[in-house]
Amino acid sequence: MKPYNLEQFRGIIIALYASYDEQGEINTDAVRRLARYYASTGVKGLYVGGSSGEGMLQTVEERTGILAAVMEEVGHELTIIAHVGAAATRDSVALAKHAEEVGAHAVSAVPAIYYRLSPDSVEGHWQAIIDSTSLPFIIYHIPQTTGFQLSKGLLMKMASQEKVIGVKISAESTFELQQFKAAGGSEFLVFNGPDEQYLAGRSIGADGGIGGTYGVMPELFLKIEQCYVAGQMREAQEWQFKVNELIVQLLSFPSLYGACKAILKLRGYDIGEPRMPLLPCTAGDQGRIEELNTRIMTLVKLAKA
Ligand SMILES: CC(=O)N[C@@H]([C@@H](O)[C@H](O)[C@H](O)CO)[C@@H](O)CC(=O)C(=O)O
Repeated sequence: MKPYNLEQFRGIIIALYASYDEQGEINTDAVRRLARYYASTGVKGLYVGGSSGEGMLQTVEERTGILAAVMEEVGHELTIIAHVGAAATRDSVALAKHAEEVGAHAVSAVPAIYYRLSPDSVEGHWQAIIDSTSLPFIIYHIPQTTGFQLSKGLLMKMASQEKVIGVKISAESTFELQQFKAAGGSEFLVFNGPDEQYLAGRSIGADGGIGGTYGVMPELFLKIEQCYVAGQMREAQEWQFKVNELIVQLLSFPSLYGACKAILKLRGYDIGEPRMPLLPCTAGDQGRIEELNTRIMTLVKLAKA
C-alpha cells in the first residue's frame, strides 16, 4: 500500500502558466494572484513548471522562485505538484530537493530531454529524482515532445516502488491510458493529459486530469467532472464538446499559451507573454481573443446556473 494520501491528487489539477513581467522576467506577484484566483474556483490543485508553466524555458533559480511563491500563497489550500523535469539529472534533483523544502505535495518529471535516451537511462534519471526526496513521484509521459515512448514494462517497474504514485499521460491514446492504469494497479493514479479527451480519459480509468487549458476555463472542467461523477454522461459529453470547440479556437493562435495569457489579461490577470521561442498573440489577434473570452465566459455562466 502506498503510504500517501492519494485522495488529495484526484480531480482537476491546473497546469499553471508562467507569469512574466514586461521585461520577460519572472513575476512572482502575478504568480501569486493567479494561484489565488485558481484556489477560489474549487479545483484540486496546481501542476507547477510543466509544459504550460514553461519550466523547460527557465533557469533552476527561476523555477524555484515560482514554486516558492505558489507554496506560500496556496500551498495550504491546494495540492501542489512540482514538475522538476530538466535536460540534466542534477538540475532535476536540485529542483526536487527544493520542492521538498518548500512543502510541495509531490514531484513529477518528464524523461530528460534533448538526447535520445535508452529506457535504462530514463529509469536512472527518474530514480535519481525519486531517491533525492521523500516525496511521492508522478511520471510525466508526453512522447510527442520528449520522443520517449514509455513501455508498460518500465511503467510497472517504476510503479512497484512505494514512492511512485502515478503517471500523467499526455499521449492521445486513451487505450494506452487504460493499459497504464491496469498495469499500475488500483493504487496507481493516472492523470489524463489531453484536455480534449478529459471525459474519455475519466471514462476509461483516469483518476483526474492535469491540463493547460483548464487555466482559462476551470469551471467548465469542474462541470464535466461533476456531471461524470453524478452519472450524467450525456450532459458531461455535451460539456466536453463545448469545451473542445473552445480548445480548437485556442489552438488556432500563434501559440496556445500566448492565447491563454491574452485571455487572462482581459480578465485582469496580466502574466505577460510566453517566452521565446513560443509566440505571443499579435495586435491582429486581439479581436478574436476578445470574442473567444466572451464565449468562454458565457459558458461559465451557464455551467454555474
Ligand atoms: C501537449 C500538451 O501541452 N498537453 C497539455 C494539454 O493541456 C494541452 O495543452 C491541451 O490538451 C490542448 O491541446 C497537457 O497535457 C500538458 C500540461 O498540462 C502541462 O504540463 O502543462
